[in-house]
Amino acid sequence: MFGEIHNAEELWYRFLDDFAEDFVYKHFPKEKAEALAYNDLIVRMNAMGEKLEKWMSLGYERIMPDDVIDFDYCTKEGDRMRSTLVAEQEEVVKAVLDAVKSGGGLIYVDGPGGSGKTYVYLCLINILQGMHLKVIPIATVASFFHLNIKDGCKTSTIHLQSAEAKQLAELDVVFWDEAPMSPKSSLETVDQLFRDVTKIDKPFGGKVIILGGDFRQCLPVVDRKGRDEQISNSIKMSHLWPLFQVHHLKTNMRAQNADEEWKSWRWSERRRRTGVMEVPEDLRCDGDLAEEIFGSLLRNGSDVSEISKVAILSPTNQQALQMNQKVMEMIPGEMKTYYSVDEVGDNQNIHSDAANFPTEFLNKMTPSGLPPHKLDLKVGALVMLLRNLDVRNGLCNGTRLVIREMGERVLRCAFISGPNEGGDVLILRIKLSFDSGIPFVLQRRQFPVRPAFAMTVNKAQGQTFDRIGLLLDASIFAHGQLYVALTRTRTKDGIRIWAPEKVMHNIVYKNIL
Ligand SMILES: Nc1ncnc2c1ncn2[C@@H]1O[C@H](COP(=O)(O)OP(=O)(O)OP(=O)(O)O)[C@@H](O)[C@H]1O
Repeated sequence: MFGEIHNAEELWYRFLDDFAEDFVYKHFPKEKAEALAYNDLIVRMNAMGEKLEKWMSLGYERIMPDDVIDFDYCTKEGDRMRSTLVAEQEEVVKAVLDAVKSGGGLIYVDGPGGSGKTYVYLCLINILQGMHLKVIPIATVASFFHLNIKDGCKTSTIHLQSAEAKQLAELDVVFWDEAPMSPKSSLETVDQLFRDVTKIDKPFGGKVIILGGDFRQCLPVVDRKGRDEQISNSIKMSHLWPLFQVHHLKTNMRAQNADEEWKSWRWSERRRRTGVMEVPEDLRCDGDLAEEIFGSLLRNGSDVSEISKVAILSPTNQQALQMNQKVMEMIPGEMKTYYSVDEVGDNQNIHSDAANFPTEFLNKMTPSGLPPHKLDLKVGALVMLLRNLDVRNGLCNGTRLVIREMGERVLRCAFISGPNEGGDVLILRIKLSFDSGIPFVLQRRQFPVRPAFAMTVNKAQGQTFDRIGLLLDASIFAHGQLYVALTRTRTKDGIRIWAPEKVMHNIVYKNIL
């Protein structure tokens, strides 16, 4: 990745045993292990915006490692979990099993954070896998279905003759969580894709599709677009929406032990209206929010697992960037600065003046989704990945890591949570592109990370923290943001709000709920 390769094939054969080692270790026969390693390399290079075929094209079989499934375990675990479900969760399980029996069905599981959606999916995945069905929980929809982000997810780049198309055709059940955050075009493209790969002209090619999520939370981001565009872009406005059978989970399973007063404050009807409300006195922070949230943790040299349980949230990206810089300066140790190389990308539609934009202008651009030109890092800092680098191995857009070592050309980081917790991973500089709302393509070569002490409310959706600081010096500007922010912790004690006006704005688009 660092420069030109003169003889890729020679390199491949010289290190073939090392490339294939992981797969041999997982008991794949040598020949299969080599094919798997080759395909793995294709996936990794794709994630970094490079094509292996540019350097070599060897005739390996196009296969991916299928996880080995213990069907008996799945059946037992599915039965065990099912016996613990509350009635409304059991309704979902029954509906899905009915859909499987009748050869297809579309189900939407509506539930606020903590209502047990993930628990039901897990129970169902076990039951369905125990029945030898092919089930897939999708982590990132755009990446899984190869949706074209540039055209607003209106097309997929999966070729109908490809191995991916064959895998899709063989699936039985798809779980798609946080669906309200996807634009309706992605739902419609996936519907067409399934019809094409199965050659069955039924919704989603007759698959069982389970969407889940909470329309009280943030909607898909539509750059520089207002309320009407956001609403019309929602999956609820798709022609497919009426085909979904909707199930509601209403019991808050997460806050079982939280104080009743807080539960009712968070979940009350009042929060479902647009308006201004006073920040409760006991939640107010009148001093320095960064100090209050991170001060003692950083000074006491707390473990990264403790630091990762707190965060500062803000409505805008600019505020999050400033707050991150502030917290980074509070960490003891030497700061290292990495500067990106920015240029206007190759694009035939390029605006004629764009090619003349001075580099300093490009360097100053800080769009969300791109790392900054000047990236300040320290050992021990938390960072968030900004691209899907290796989804199978947990390196997804939004994954949080801690910096262990900073080299000139590589960062050694470690996972801070999940199945790979503590495991090392090397992050290289890659070329990232951005062209939304500007008349040219900005190409930035930089490590695809940004500090993760502070993040936008939209980015925090789906995560739970012990403690958050909410920065409200610019008001909330979109549907669901206040709701998402106030539901990231289990208890009221975990929330501090910095709002100079001592009020918070709530925005709710009624026709989405
Ligand atoms: N029937 C159940 N029995 C025991 N524990 C449960 C049950 N349902 C949910 N839980 C627990 O409640 C907590 C919240 O559930 P879960 O994570 O599934 O909610 P969720 O709706 O997916 O939330 P989010 O959208 O915030 O991720 C979890 O700790 C989960 O293990």
